[in-house]
Amino acid sequence: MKLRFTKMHGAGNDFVVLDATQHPMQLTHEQLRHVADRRFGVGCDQILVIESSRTPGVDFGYRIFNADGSEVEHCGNGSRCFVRYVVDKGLTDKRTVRVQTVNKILELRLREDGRVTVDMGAPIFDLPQVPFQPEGLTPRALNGFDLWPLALGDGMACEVAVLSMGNPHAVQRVEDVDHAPVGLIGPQVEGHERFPRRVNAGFLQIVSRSEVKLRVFERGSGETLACGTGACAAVVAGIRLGWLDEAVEVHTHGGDLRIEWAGLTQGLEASVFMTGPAQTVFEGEIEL
Ligand SMILES: N[C@@H](CCC[C@H](N)C(=O)O)C(=O)O
Repeated sequence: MKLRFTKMHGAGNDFVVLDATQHPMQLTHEQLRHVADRRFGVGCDQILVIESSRTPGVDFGYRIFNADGSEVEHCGNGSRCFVRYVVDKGLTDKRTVRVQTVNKILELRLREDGRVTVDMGAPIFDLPQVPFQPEGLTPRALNGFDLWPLALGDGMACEVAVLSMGNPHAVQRVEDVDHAPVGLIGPQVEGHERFPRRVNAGFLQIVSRSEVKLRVFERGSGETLACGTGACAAVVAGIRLGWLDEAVEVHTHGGDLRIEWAGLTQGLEASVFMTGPAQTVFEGEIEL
C-alpha cells in the first residue's frame, strides 16, 4: 500500500501528517513505527491523522501517535501544524478551526503573520487524572503548589511538579538546561512507576519572570526539539510555584513559543494559550 503524506514541523518538533478526511485510516503499530523511523521510514516525532467530524460545531477530528506507535491525547505543536495543513490544503476556508482530539475540543486560530494560536484548554492538577500515584510520598509545597520527590536509579532523585495538559507532564527545574542530563534522567522519569501511563519529562530553566528555556524528554518519542504541551505545562507549573508571570517566552532548541495563562487571577480553570510557528517541509509517498 502506498501512503501519501506531508512532512511538517512546529519549532522543530516534526510530524508526518496523513489526510483521512475522505477515507478512514487504521495503521498498525508496526506501520506507525515504520513511518516514524528516521532511517527506514519518513522519520518524525509524531504522526498526525486528520479526520472529518460529524459533531456539530466541530470542524475536524485529529488523532496523534508517538514515534513508538502509542496513541496519545494531545500534541501542542502538532495542533498548530494541523490547522496550517487544513487551511493550506483547502479543507476549510475558516481561519479559526475547532478540532476534536481523543479527550477534548481545541480551538485554533491561524494568524495574519502565519503563526497559530491555540486555546489548549485548562491544565489539570487532579493527580489521579494525570495519572500520578503519590501514595507514601511527602511533597514540598512552594507557593501553595506541590513538588514531588521521585527516586531514580543509582541513588539519584529529582523533584517534579505534576500536571496534565490532557497528556501527563512532570516538570523539574534545572540551573542550566543546555547541560542538564536529559538523556539520563528523562527516560527514568518517563517510565517511572509513579506514572502508570508514563509521562513527558520537562527540564525548565528560569531566565526571568517572563522568559524560560525548556527541554522535554517526550513519552514515546524521546527528546524532541520542542514540545508544545510541555511548554504549557512548564509555564503553568512555574506560575503556580511563583517563579513566572502570566505571559512567558519559551526558548526551545527548535524555536520559540509564547505561552499565556491567567490562572492565578481568573481561576485555575482558565485556558492556556500557546502561540508559535507551523511549517510544511515536503510531501511524498511511502510504501507500507
Ligand atoms: N510533541 C507534543 C506532544 C506529543 C505527545 C507526547 N509525546 C505524549 O506522549 O503525551 C507537543 O507538542 O505537545
